Amino acid sequence: MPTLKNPSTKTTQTTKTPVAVKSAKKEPFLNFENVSKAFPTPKGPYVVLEDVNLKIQEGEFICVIGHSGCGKSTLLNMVSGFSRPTTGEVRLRSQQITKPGPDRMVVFQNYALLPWLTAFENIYLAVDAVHPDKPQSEKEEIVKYNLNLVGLTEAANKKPQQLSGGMKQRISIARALSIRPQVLILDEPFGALDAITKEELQEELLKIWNDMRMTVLMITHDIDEALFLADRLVMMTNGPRANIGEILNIPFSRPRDRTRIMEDPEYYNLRNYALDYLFRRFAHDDE
Ligand SMILES: Nc1ncnc2c1ncn2[C@@H]1O[C@H](COP(=O)(O)OP(=O)(O)OP(=O)(O)O)[C@@H](O)[C@H]1O
Repeated sequence: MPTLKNPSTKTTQTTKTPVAVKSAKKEPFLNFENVSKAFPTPKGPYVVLEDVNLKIQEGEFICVIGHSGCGKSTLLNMVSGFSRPTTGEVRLRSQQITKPGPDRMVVFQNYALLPWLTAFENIYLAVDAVHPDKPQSEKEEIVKYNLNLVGLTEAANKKPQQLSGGMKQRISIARALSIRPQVLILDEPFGALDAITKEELQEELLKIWNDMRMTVLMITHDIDEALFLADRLVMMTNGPRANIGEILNIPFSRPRDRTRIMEDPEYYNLRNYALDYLFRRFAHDDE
């Protein structure tokens, strides 16, 4: 293991960044406050997350990394509203999140497209659900706009089984974006894709985020992906009773160029730091 130098950009959960100090009185855009989550089991409550605190500013791109089963999806499910904390609160714009809503859209690794509908219809369904009163022509325009955004205008009339994994994930992203969410939640969206498609989608996601600047929360197992995409990398401890171990600030300027950041010595400094965190300090028995 190489000698570790603490990156100057590294912050711990308890260390306030200058931004946090400046806006200390203002409620952050998205705020996890003392969040714990326990699931009932026959042997008693299984505490997955314990006392998680995290403040996210509007427009931030956050990646979450941690070993399998540590509670990353559980954490993000409390933002999407699929699940609620056992104790503590998750607040968006000062409002406690209690249920799903169109201000938060999720993209899953397995695409979650309806197989009997075309790409166009899959997106239309979501637009229609959120904007039932808009005229049909307007809803169709929204679908077309978002299909074009992910470069899949030509695939509008294809069903999911006629599409590659990368295309399916593009449709899934277009569907989420068509609702114009304030928070885009991505649960390991590129995990099932080959390396080249994955890099293409990362670039596209970054371009879309750069234009729209919605807040992004993304689970990944890929440190390079996180270093390319994120403003901050949230590194979880192992479960049960998982928490946020450390948060790395990713300092590379935007728009990001993959080749350029990979030539930056800081890239390897951060990469080694994150690898050391995961595979030495918080090594997992199963991996
Ligand atoms: N509804 C549930 N009931 C009981 N246990 C659950 C439930 N949902 C999740 N768990 C448990 O909580 C723990 C965390 O699960 P979670 O899916 O959040 O982990 P993860 O970090 O996202 O994992 P992975 O990286 O493998 O997707 C796991 O041990 C899982 O078995």
